[in-house]
Amino acid sequence: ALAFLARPRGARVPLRGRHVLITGGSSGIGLAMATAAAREGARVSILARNARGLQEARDAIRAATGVDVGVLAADVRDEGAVARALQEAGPVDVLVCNQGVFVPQELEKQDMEEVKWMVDINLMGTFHLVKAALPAMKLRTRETGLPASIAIMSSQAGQVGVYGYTAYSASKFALRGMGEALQHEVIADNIRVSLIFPPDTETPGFEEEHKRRPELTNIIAGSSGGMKADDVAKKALAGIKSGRFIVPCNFEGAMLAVATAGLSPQSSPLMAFAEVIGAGIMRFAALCFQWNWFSTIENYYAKNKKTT
Ligand SMILES: NC(=O)C1=CN([C@@H]2O[C@H](COP(=O)(O)OP(=O)(O)OC[C@H]3O[C@@H](n4cnc5c(N)ncnc54)[C@H](OP(=O)(O)O)[C@@H]3O)[C@@H](O)[C@H]2O)C=CC1
Ligand SMILES: CCCCCCCCCCCCCCCC(=O)[C@@H](N)CO
Repeated sequence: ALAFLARPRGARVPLRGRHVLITGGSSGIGLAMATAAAREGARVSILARNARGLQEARDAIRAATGVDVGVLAADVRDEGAVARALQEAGPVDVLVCNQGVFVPQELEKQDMEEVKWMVDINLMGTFHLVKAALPAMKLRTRETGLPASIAIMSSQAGQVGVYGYTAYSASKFALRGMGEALQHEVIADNIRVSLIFPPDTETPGFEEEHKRRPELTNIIAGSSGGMKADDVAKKALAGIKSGRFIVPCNFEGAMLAVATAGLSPQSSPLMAFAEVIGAGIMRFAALCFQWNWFSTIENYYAKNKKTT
């Protein structure tokens, strides 16, 4: 029955010979994805703000794969700049909206400037990218008859709210709502949406984040095992190629996917089965995790009151 029900129908999104545009492709997860996609024979473009970082990434990808990628310097917050960059890049088959910024801080201590900055880059930037890429993408699926993909980089903090991530989690949860609605709108054009949910990942951005990360954020985020950027990139590309809507990256991510399946699209009958069977038990596991997190927070505040 689930094999009949699972929608949208499964699809293979090939990468070889196709144009893959990756934002935030000059660093971390984006750079790892660009390298892996180039290695698989895709024509790759990377987009970021800093021209120097883009050149360095281009050199690094050439050294690793022998392939030259296209570079596009633009700030995703600037709708016009994004439109011009996509015009210059030409029609895209696989759009990876991976750019993202994260500065963890309790909301009370975080400036609204910083909150807006995260929402503008992580969420509004993705709107600008999708708007700019979609028209040519649709024409292209019609021409080639091959499915295209819009992949959006969320985070496990986009599946569960985490202490210190009020702004970041909001921006990443929002991408899921956007992605669910967008999948309805683009399925008739043979475009698959994929949402990627990595745990803590070793990247330059993560290194930077650590300088300011509250201890409680470290502890709670530590409930999910850390990963290397190359491994996240591998999972992300595999998810994109098989047209999966929800793309978890590690074991805890697979549990989170079942726990938060909600009303998300599901193409895989096997995953649909896991979700139906796992719903109760994963809800129980989720309550155990929350019990643990709230105990940790309670103890942390109790201890800090005593010492101050
Ligand atoms: N690392 C982690 O622990 C996790 C990361 N993620 C998500 O994965 C994505 C990548 O993270 P990570 O690899 O760590 O990030 P990095 O900080 O290492 O790299 C970020 C990339 O995004 C680009 N970028 C930042 N701001 C803009 C902007 N305004 N316009 C265009 N490009 C921009 C940067 O280039 P430049 O500065 O030159 O613009 C850079 O290429 C993010 O969306 C992040 O939220 C999700 C879960 C865990
Ligand atoms: C029911 C089953 C539950 C399974 C375990 C749940 C574990 C949740 C941990 C949340 C981790 C959030 C990491 C965010 C990383 C990130 O995005 C930052 N590094 C910034 O980029």
